[in-house]
Amino acid sequence: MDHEVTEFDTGDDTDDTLSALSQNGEREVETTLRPRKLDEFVGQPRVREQLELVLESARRRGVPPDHVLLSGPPGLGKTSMAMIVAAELGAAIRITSGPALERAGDLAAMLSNLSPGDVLFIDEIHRIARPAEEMLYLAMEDFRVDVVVGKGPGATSIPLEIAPFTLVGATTRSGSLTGPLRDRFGFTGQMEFYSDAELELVVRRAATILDIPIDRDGCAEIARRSRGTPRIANRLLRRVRDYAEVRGDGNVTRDVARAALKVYDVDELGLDRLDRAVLGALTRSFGGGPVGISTLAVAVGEEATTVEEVCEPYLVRAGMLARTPRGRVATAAAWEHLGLVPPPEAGRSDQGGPSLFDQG
Ligand SMILES: Nc1ncnc2c1ncn2[C@@H]1O[C@H](COP(=O)(O)OP(=O)(O)OP(=O)(O)O)[C@@H](O)[C@H]1O
Ligand SMILES: [Mg+2]
Repeated sequence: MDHEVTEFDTGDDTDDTLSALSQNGEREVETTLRPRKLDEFVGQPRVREQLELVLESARRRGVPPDHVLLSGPPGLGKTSMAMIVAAELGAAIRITSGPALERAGDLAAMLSNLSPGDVLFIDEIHRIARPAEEMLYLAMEDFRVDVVVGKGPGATSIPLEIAPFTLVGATTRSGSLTGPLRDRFGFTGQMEFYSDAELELVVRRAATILDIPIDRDGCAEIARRSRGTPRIANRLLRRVRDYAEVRGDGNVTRDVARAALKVYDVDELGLDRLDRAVLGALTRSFGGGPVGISTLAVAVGEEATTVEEVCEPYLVRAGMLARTPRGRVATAAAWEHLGLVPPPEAGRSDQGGPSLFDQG
């Protein structure tokens, strides 16, 4: 961990992030599997090309590039991409997160300690507290912070120059960023779900790094069931490896992958238990919807934000769930996938909502 970061004690989350990386085994594997350079990064051709231009042009002009916002569902490579930005620039990276920046002073300490050209990475930037956010405006625009000295009527604000830096923000909800903050990023990379072919490359790469014998069909089977998400692909690969080692000869084939994923409750389409619980509640308890997100979350015993940020994006992309102004609706594909017969009005958003009150 960087001593500058420790010195100013930027809150527990920074420490959590960094110590979790070194202490927790699974997280450590994740670090091992992180692509380090832009050309090692599989997929996201659009973001990669755009970012390449932003970085190369800044490099040629000898200035730090514009601030970069990376947005998209969990596990698509935002953190990896942030590290790559720093690596490509040959810059040091300071890591913190929105929730860790509760007091503006935490941020001021971090900012005033940056060296020219550093990359400051703020994960979950949509969760930054208001005073810190306002401090960030000035820092991003003018490389300046106003430090308030003293309290009450005698308090004075001293402007402090900070080193020119590049802010990289990551968020799973770009929609909940305030306008002023969003406007101060010169480039926004919208990370998309990966194709099956791209995920095959992700699995192949991870299998090589982790030394897991796997054939083409095994790769394809894992890729197909990874919900378009590299983190899930890597995780499923490790679980299939466990199964292959304990119940088989260690080799991962299509049949081994299928049998293993059955044990781990990952279905044909890659939906996991929570995804199916959401679809199950939506269809069985709420007649297909529309139903509000918080009601749906209570029905499956999860936080609304988890359902919204982790489950929904993929269910929407898979064409099983639709977001309507009146709430979430199960599509015909959802009923079919669960082996249920959709009522004639399934998927219609003009349906009445008495089922909203069925659950407490
Ligand atoms: N393009 C990629 N190629 C290969 N592996 C990838 C790629 N993107 C992500 N991964 C793998 O997926 C894991 C998760 O990626 P990362 O932590 O960057 O996602 P994230 O978008 O920051 O997720 P979160 O929103 O949960 O913070 C990485 O450790 C890495 O192993
Ligand atoms: Mg991340």
